[in-house]
Order: sequence, then C-alpha cells, then structure tokens
Amino acid sequence: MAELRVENLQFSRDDFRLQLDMVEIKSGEKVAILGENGSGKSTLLQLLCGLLQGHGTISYNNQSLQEIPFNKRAQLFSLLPQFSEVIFPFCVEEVVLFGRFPHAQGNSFSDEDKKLSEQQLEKLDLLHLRKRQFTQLSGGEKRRVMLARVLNQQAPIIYLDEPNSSLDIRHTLEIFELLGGRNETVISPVHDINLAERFFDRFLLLKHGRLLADVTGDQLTPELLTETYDVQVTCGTAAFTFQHQ
Ligand SMILES: Nc1ncnc2c1ncn2[C@@H]1O[C@H](COP(=O)(O)OP(=O)(O)OP(=O)(O)O)[C@@H](O)[C@H]1O
Repeated sequence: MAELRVENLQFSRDDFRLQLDMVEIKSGEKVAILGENGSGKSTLLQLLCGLLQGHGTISYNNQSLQEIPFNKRAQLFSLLPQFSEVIFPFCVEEVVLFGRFPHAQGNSFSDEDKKLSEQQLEKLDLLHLRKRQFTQLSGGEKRRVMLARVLNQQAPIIYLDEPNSSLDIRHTLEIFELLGGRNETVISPVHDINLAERFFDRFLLLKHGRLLADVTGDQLTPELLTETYDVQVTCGTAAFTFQHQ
C-alpha cells in the first residue's frame, strides 16, 4: 500500500506552474528529487507538507492531507527546509530537543525525549557543540543541528531539502549513510547526482514543474540526465571517489 499518494496535483504561482499526475511512494523508500534550479523541487515539498495549497489530492495512508490536523501532521512527517534559522539565543541541545515538541506532553519534555535528543546529538557529531549558542555556529554546524532536530521528530516520512548543503564531504557521507540505514521514508531534493545515485533508490526528475521521469537507479541514464539538466552527461570514472572511513 502506498504511504504517500499524489494525484492530479496542480499549483500555479506567477508564471510558474507545477503539475504532477500521479506519484505513489511506499513506506521506507528513499526518493531523491532531481532537477535544475527553479524546476519546482522545494515547491513540491511544501505542497506535500501542506505549507502551500494546490489543486488535486495528496493523501497519507489513504487520508487526505487536508483532513489531518496540524498536530498529527507533525507526527506523520518532518521537514528540513532549504533555509532555516533560529534567531533566539538557544543552545544546540535545546534546538535539537525542540524536535520532540510533537510528542511532548504540554510544554515539558520526558526523559525519553531527552535520551533521544542525546542520541541525535551523538549521531550528528554535535556532542562537543551542545552548549554552544546556535546563532554562533558555522553554516555546516547549523545545518547538522537542524538535521538532528528534524530526525529527532521521529516522523515516518522525512522531507529534507538539500540536506547536505553547507556540509563537508565527511559529514555529507555520514548523513547519507545514516539516512540510508533508517526505516523512515526519505524524500529529498539533491543537487549532487553522484551522491543521489549512491544513496537513494528512486528518482523523481522534474523539469519546468513537470515530472519528466520516475525511475530507479539503474534507469537513471546519461540521456535522461541530459534531458533533465540540458548538459551533456557521460558515465565515466570520477577523478576522486570518497568513502567514509
Ligand atoms: N516565495 C516565492 N514566491 C514566488 N515565487 C517563488 C517563490 N519561491 C520560489 N518561487 C518560484 O517558483 C519556481 C520553483 O521554485 P522552487 O524553489 O520550487 O525551485 P527548486 O527546484 O527548488 O530550485 P533550486 O534548485 O534553486 O532550489 C521558481 O520559478 C521560483 O522562482
């Protein structure tokens, strides 16, 4: 059974138009969204989360998104936006703990919430930064904190808009390996095609707001990528390959 079903989705804004006839995503799939700048990847994520309203049907486990109360949505999916900031002077461990809000009783966090936050700090290589103020971190450090917060939400569907932006190669590999080993569904716009091909098992290719292809890794051909990005793509040996130690 499809966990997420999108049918006849249409959205218009100024001269941009997004149209998706039918996409079904099963529980646990790791789906990368590929496409050139402005092709509609972030817009699609925002529609899937209900942050933007289009025409058509988006349903989770056969329930229409519109019928799902906001507090339930936060238990169903989490979102790492392309850009996110924290302007108040919270420290790293507080920001990560805030990911537990959808599960907290009132305003208080349980011991379990704190234990899970601790685990996320460790997984995202943040333990040494835990007392630092978020606003005083580097770009990549901030990104890892926001990722830890999103993963701490423990929602079965995780939307990550370019999760490795600002991350160095080691942390990029660690994050993708971490995501690949989790049971949750991951849906993520990614710009690095080689990384996407390595860590995701399904690819939605967007072009000018339309779904050009919905393929698995072995169907992701240079011809298809050439059509998607309007550049010549060939398959060869990379000058450098990176493997996490
Ligand atoms: N807040 C906004 N208001 C008006 N138009 C917007 C807004 N955000 C994006 N757009 C436009 O909507 C279209 C799709 O943008 P979107 O951000 O979804 O692209 P994207 O594929 O995620 O691009 P990128 O790879 O650059 O992140 C673009 O034409 C963009 O200029």
